[in-house]
Amino acid sequence: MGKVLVERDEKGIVWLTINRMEKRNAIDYEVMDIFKATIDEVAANKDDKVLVITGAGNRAFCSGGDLSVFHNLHTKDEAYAMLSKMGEILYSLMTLPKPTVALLNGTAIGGGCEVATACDFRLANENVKFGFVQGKLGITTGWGGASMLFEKLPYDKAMTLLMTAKQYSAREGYELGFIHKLFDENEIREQCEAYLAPYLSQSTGVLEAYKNAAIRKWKEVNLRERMFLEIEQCAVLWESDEHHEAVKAFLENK
Ligand SMILES: CC[C@@H](C(=O)O)C(=O)SCCNC(=O)CCNC(=O)[C@H](O)C(C)(C)COP(=O)(O)OP(=O)(O)OC[C@H]1O[C@@H](n2cnc3c(N)ncnc32)[C@H](O)[C@@H]1OP(=O)(O)O
Repeated sequence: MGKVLVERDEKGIVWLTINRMEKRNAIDYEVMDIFKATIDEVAANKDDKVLVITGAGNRAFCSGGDLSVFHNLHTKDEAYAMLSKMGEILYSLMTLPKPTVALLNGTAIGGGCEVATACDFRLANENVKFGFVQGKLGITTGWGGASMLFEKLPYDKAMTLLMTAKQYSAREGYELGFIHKLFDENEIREQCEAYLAPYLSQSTGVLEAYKNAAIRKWKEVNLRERMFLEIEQCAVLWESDEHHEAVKAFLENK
């Protein structure tokens, strides 16, 4: 089995499942490459109507960047190369002209929350937690997540999620407007399909036209440029001792 599973169903849903349960579905370079290829395919394929991103198992949606790989990146420039690679992919995900869903089967942490933010809808198992915990690692959102979040949530709510670096319950996420629907933990894939049924009843042309209306606004407010400035700031913090010591502590505590 690969690190990412991509399946298409007859209704037009493309399911992208990060399949690295042993690392809580962390994202490494290979996962990034499959994200990119899948987003490009969904954009081009007329039969694909909705992209759903989820994680294997029920422990984690995605634990962010693979710290066991990325702790080898020391300098600002080394960090920027990795961060901007995923930033470009998340910009393509945010501006994919079709509806996108983050199906939070389990915990979403760090970059996992940035992936979720890039999607149009965040649907969650009611028992999961999520958190933009980057501050606890001495860094900020390194994949452009804050700039995307400011487009999706009111300013004060986005600031709370980012600046507290805390983990929140799915219910709190629902009340903040980050999560759009809570599912009971059994058969969340089926519950997701039922949620998507009214969207899938529309033609691809209609879905694309509405999404393009949102994309035009994001281009107008220079979302891409803002994401890359944010990524540069994270790369500066990445170089700090605070960040390297926090990652070392996480990896050694295991
Ligand atoms: C790099 C980009 C940056 C960004 O732009 O945002 C980031 O994403 S920084 C990364 C932020 N992520 C984290 O800090 C997550 C760290 N992980 C956790 O806090 C927890 O693992 C969890 C996600 C809350 C799950 O907890 P739990 O279910 O109790 O599992 P364990 O902690 O025991 O982990 C099991 C296993 O998985 C490994 N693991 C978990 N997360 C990562 C990760 N992000 N990268 C690499 N490996 C990860 C963990 O080390 C354990 O391994 P073993 O000890 O070998 O079993």
